[in-house]
Amino acid sequence: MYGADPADSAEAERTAFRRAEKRYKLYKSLPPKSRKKPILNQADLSDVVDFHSVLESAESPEGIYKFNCPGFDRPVFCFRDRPGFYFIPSALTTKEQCHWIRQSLMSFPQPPNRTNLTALYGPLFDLFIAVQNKKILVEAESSVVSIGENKARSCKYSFSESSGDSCREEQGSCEPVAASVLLRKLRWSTLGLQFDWSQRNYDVSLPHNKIPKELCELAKEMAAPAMSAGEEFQPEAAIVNYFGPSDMLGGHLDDMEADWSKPIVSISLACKAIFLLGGKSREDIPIAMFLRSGDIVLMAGHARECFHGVPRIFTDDEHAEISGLMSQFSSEDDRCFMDYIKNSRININIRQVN
Ligand SMILES: O=C(O)CCC(=O)C(=O)O
Ligand SMILES: [Fe+2]
Repeated sequence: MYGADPADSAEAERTAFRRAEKRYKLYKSLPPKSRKKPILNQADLSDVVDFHSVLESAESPEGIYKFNCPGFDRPVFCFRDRPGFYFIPSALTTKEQCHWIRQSLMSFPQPPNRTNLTALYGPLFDLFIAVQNKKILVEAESSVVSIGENKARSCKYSFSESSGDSCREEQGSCEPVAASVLLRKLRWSTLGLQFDWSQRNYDVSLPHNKIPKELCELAKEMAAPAMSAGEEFQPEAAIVNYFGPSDMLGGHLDDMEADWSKPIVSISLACKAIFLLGGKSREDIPIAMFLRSGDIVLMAGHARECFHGVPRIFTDDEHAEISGLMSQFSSEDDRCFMDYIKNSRININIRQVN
C-alpha cells in the first residue's frame, strides 16, 4: 500500500486510478533502471476540487452539495455520485492542529503502539525526545536466542548521547543511527487495536491501549454527519500515517472492519496533499481534491467500497499552506516540530473495528 511510487512500468498506467496517480505524483516516470535525475512533475491542478474555495463561494460547483446535518454546526460537503463521502473543511483550528501534531509525534508512536520501526528495532520509547536531544540509536545488548531448532540474534536498542569513541566499544555490531534519521523513516503508528500489515487484519492478541479519550471524543463528534440517528461511533483503532515529500499512498480499500456503514474519520495535518477518491473499480475515474491541515474526511457506506489514495504531498512554500502552523511552532523549543512539519504530512484515521 505504501511506497515512494507505484511501479514505473506499463502496469503503472493500466487503470484509470493509476493514470490519475501518475498525473499528480511529484516526479515524472522514468524508464526502470534509468540513471537520470528524477524530473519534477508540473501537474496541472485546475481540475483538483478545492473545498476551501467551495466554502467561500455562494454556489456549490456541479456534482457537489452542502450537506445539512442537524446539530452539527460546521459546513459539510458531499459529492452527488459518491454517497457516504463527507468533507469537513477546516474542521480543526490551527491550535488544535498543533496539538494533534504534537500527539502524533510524541505520544502516538509510544509502545505498546507499534510503528513500522518496531519490526526492526523492537519497542522504541521517546523517539521524538531523542530527536530533540540529538541522540543516536545504538545496539545496547545482543544475545543469541533459540527459536525451535534455529538460533537467531536478538538485539536491544536504546538511545544514547553521542557516537563518541568512548561508548563505541560497548556498542554492538549494528551501525548507530541518528534519531532524526529514524524519525524520517517513521511511516505509520497504530493506536488501539493493532493492525497487522502483513496479515492486513487486526491482531486482537497484541498488547494495546485504548484510543486516547480526547481523540475518541473528537472522532465521535466529527463522525456525526455519517452516522444514523441515535447511533454513536465507537473508535477502536487508528492508523497514523507519516508522509515525507515524495511519499504517497497508493490506491486501496480499507475493508478489514466489520461494519462498513460506520465511517472512517480521517484527519489531515501539516502539508497539503491531493486525495484521489475513485469508485468501486480501479477503472472508475477518480475525483482529485486538496486535503489541507485541519480538514477532516469521512468515508462510510458506499464510499467505504471506493478506491482511494494520496498521490502527492506539497512541501514547497507556495503550495504547502502551513504558514499558520509555522508561526505556532516558531519558538526555539518547538524547532524540531517546525523542522518536521515543513516537509511532512500526517494523517490520523480512526476506525470502528467491530
Ligand atoms: O492520508 C490520507 O488522507 C488517507 C489515509 C488512508 O486512506 C488510510 O490510511 O487508509
Ligand atoms: Fe484508506
